[in-house]
Amino acid sequence: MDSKILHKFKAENFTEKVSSIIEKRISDELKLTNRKLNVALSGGTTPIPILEELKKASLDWERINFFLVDERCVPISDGQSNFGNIHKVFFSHINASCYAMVNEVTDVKEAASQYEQLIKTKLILSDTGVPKFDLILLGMGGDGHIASLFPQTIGLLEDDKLVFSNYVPQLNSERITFSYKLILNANHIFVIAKGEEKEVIMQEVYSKKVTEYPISRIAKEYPNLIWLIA
Ligand SMILES: O=C1O[C@H](COP(=O)(O)O)[C@@H](O)[C@H](O)[C@H]1O
Repeated sequence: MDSKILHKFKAENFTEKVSSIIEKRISDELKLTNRKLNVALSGGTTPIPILEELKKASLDWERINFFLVDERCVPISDGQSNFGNIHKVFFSHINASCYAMVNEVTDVKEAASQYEQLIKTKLILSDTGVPKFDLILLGMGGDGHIASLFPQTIGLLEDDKLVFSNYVPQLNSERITFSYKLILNANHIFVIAKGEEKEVIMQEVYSKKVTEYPISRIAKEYPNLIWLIA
């Protein structure tokens, strides 16, 4: 338990290296099955250049469903929309299926519940009844948050729902997010983090100096979590 696999890169080749690791993983997974793969992406700034690089890969994109692990409650056209930002640099350039968390639905709880239903219809369920993503690419904030599971938010305690709305007082806003239950059931999880501040968080998590970061629970309950850092 609490073991990790660490790939540390120089900042200048982080984008290419991480993109090629993701490409290889997706390519290997596609060879192992005839069904469509289900991949969930984080938002924020870190994945953007990586996805811009990944779009050049010659993968069988038609066999991939892409989901988002979290979303801000704004229209897709808003500069804050995780889906909108990824769509511009990645989804609009490839032939994959991609699913937004927030579209015409304005009720945040309803949008979360519809996304949970969508995931249940698209993914294979484990024996526990929880859908299994083939790959989740997790970002991490400078406060150790993952998806929209922020420190000291009520969502950290959500043990039932798979996708839900989480009020984040420090941002004074509602976010839609995957739960721990859904994230932890994934077949593969990569944490992608750039910057000294995030590397320090990773070290604190594994040295148990600080156990209260939202990422800590993933590190604790997901053995051999793969970290791609610079
Ligand atoms: O708000 C968010 O932040 C985290 C980290 O973003 P980054 O800009 O530091 O890469 C991200 O993983 C999450 O999906 C996003 O909504």
